Amino acid sequence: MSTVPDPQPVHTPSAEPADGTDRPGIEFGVVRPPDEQAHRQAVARHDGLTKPAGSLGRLEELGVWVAARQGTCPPRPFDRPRVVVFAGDHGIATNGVSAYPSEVTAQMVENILTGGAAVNALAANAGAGVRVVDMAVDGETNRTISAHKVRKSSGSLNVEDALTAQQAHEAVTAGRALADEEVDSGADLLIAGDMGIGNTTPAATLIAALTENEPVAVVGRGTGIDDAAWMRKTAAIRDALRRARKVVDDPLVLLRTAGGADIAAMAGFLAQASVRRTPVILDGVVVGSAAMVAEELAPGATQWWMAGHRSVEPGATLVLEHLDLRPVLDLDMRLGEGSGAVSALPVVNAAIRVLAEMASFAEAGIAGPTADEAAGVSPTDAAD
Ligand SMILES: Cc1cc2ncn([C@H]3O[C@H](COP(=O)(O)O)[C@@H](O)[C@H]3O)c2cc1C
Ligand SMILES: O=C(O)c1cccnc1
Repeated sequence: MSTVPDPQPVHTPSAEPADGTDRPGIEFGVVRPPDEQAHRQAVARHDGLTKPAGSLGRLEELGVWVAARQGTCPPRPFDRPRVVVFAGDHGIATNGVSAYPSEVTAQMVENILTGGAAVNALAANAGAGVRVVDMAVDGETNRTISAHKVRKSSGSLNVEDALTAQQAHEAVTAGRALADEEVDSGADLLIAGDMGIGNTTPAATLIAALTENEPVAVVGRGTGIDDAAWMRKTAAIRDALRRARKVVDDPLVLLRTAGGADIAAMAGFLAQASVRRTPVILDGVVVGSAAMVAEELAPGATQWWMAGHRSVEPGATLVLEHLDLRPVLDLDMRLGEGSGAVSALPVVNAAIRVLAEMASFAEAGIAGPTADEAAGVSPTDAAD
């Protein structure tokens, strides 16, 4: 799938920059739909396998979903699934909206690099590789992960824009380049993860803006904040939302106003994965907020995404409804890092194996459904 040439870019969300500069908008290629023929073949193949029709429930749907995205039936096991964790600090964290201090971001980046984070354990379980990129960590990080760094900490979005226009452009472009790099290196499944103290506040603001909800409908407990922090967080979302609502029609300006370099890069990454016809498993509320903006940047991008899980964050459910996605898992998780998405990967792998490895009724010499069943006649109808 990585060899398919990209079509010419046609979508220009910010043809007229709202900041009065002559900076160009960001252009993404056309998102083409998954393969209809592979989809039909996978549905038909399921019907011939040695099980009552439909008896593997959503596992059947997941196998069909993969076949249509790979453009082949039966689907292949993923060769190189990759998690890219986008790290960045947020100025709003100094307003007491998180249960943890900003220093934890850089410390957790180090933990991911040395393999000690939840995402490392879960990715190892799923056979996925993990990469972390520093988009806006408040401090210095290893040069190998800071090549795309846009700034140290994004602005405090309750009182100022999270990014300048130039930085928003750079961050989205970096995310797009990272998706290209991964796909060109053979990645056949992509997962975005987040690491950044305070990042559930911009995520909630973006979701409220794009779903036209009030702060109380999107605010969550994040890392586990108490009631006083919840009130500060809700007020911060309210203040940021006043400005965000005015720019909701321009995804790039929205990211600059109320996102951050990490979330902007994730949006570019998710949009480009779809342009490159590479399936994605979405994570929780932070990745979900970026996904909503990515759908605005590259309309139709959602066709290439499945929802790995339902995060307990209220905003995550609003994202699922808005994008019309049904999560694979519902495990009361609320971590981020891509943890919910990569937890779903073994289930998706199981769905691939079912469709690829099960015998058909003919191969196993097992009697298929009765003629009435095969014709779709229910037992009640048949008795009449
Ligand atoms: C040790 C630790 C590991 C994490 N891994 C992901 N997050 C997650 O929690 C943070 C967002 O929640 P809030 O908006 O309340 O700060 C982000 O760092 C996110 O990646 C973590 C948070 C902590 C403390
Ligand atoms: O759902 C998420 O992505 C999430 C939830 C809590 C903290 N950080 C991320």
